[in-house]
Amino acid sequence: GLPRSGVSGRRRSSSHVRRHHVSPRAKHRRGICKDALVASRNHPTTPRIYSPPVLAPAPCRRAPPLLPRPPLRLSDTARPTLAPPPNAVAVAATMPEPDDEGAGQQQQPKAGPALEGLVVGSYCHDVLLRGGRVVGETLGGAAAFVSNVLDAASPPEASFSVVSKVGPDFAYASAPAPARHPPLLCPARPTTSFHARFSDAAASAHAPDRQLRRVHACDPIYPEDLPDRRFAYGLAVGVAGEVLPETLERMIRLCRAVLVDAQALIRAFDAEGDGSGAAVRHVALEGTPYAGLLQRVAFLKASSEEAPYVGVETARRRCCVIVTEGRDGCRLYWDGGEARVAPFPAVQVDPTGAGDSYLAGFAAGLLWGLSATDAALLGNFFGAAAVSQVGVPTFHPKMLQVCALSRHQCSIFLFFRKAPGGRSIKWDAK
Ligand SMILES: Nc1ncnc2c1ncn2[C@@H]1O[C@H](COP(=O)(O)OP(=O)(O)O)[C@@H](O)[C@H]1O
Ligand SMILES: O=P([O-])([O-])O[C@@H]1[C@@H](O)[C@H](O)[C@@H](O)[C@H](O)[C@@H]1O
Repeated sequence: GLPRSGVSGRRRSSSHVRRHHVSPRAKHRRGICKDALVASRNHPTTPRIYSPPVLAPAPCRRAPPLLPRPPLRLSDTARPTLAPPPNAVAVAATMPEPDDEGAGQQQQPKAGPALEGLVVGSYCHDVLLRGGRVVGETLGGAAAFVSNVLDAASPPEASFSVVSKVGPDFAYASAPAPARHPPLLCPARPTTSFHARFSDAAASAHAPDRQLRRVHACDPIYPEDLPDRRFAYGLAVGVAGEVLPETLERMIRLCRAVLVDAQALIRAFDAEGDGSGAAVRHVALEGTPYAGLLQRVAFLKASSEEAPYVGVETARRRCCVIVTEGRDGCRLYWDGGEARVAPFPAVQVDPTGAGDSYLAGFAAGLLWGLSATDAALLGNFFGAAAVSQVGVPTFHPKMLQVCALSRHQCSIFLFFRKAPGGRSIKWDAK
């Protein structure tokens, strides 16, 4: 179970291997930070000044990509290993189960564009309260945060479709994410909405710093709401129980690799009669109908608050589990190993959407061909960006240049983190 370098299913060029070869054992000893620093030292051209401000710069001749493109082939038929070591995991590494609903009898969905993704989860209205007072009203829902990051950070050829539901009261139809990825309208239901109550006490890295209540719930997303074509990857990012077990199963059938946010699976809602909505609590994943689908999922992400309900030790035998740890970064657990990925420093003004943005950053990293641990670093980067702003964050162009560079030098992120004086990536923190 030692992490292997690179991306499965694709051979690197010999020059690439020569330049960056580090034995798996040495790599394990040194950890990914040192490893990437070594890689960045091997690139004397590692840029320190980021211009021009574009997301995907033309490939630089002197600094060839550190990592190959992801080997996404929709025509693959081989059955993959279920939980490969994260360093060897690519989006392509996991395939859905063979269709046991009578394969061959049913018409198979058509393939979509090679890198197309499917994001499933509803946009919602978020009301932020502190000390009983409303301090913010924003667009929310994991789909909004996820779309925002994927739009900014995934490779240009990696389009994605969002399946989201809202009611006629939806207030953010012209916000960037819903405008680009319009939701389905449910005429008879309100938009899902949450009240997030924050305490004035400073939260620890792991203690929940908000109490959520679901005030309204739109319709669930049914399997037949999903487009009938194949996707390279899927993100199951429900917030209010809208991703039904049968919908997740349909996603698994349609998508070559599915990444799931545990909050889509383990939330339960206890309605109270006073009209203040339903308190959000968690149930053990093992007792839900989703548990049986886990071994057909590529990555399951949970916050440290959710992790005990996921049962990391059981889940890691079925898929790669990512536990996000707030300002402490994240950990990846797979069958036979684990890795910690350090955070980026941030001035937290609103924790909402950190986990969602993390997951999208992670997915974007995989799409660029990064190893899972490097993709996790990109996840940390977007998680940190999310907490630095209220609501769905706007990315400063300078920040996106850093993302762009990851295409060629994923080590850039570590370079920043380890830079003398604790220099960090700067963006519009308020
Ligand atoms: N205060 C913070 N400083 C830096 N990074 C943070 C901070 N809070 C969250 N993050 C980043 O966002 C990720 C997700 O945050 P977390 O709070 O664990 O998830 P959730 O929003 O689901 O509770 C973390 O793994 C980390 O990378
Ligand atoms: O903060 P986070 O855990 O990543 O995700 C959040 C959800 O937990 C919450 O239900 C929703 O209202 C927010 O808009 C956001 O999607």
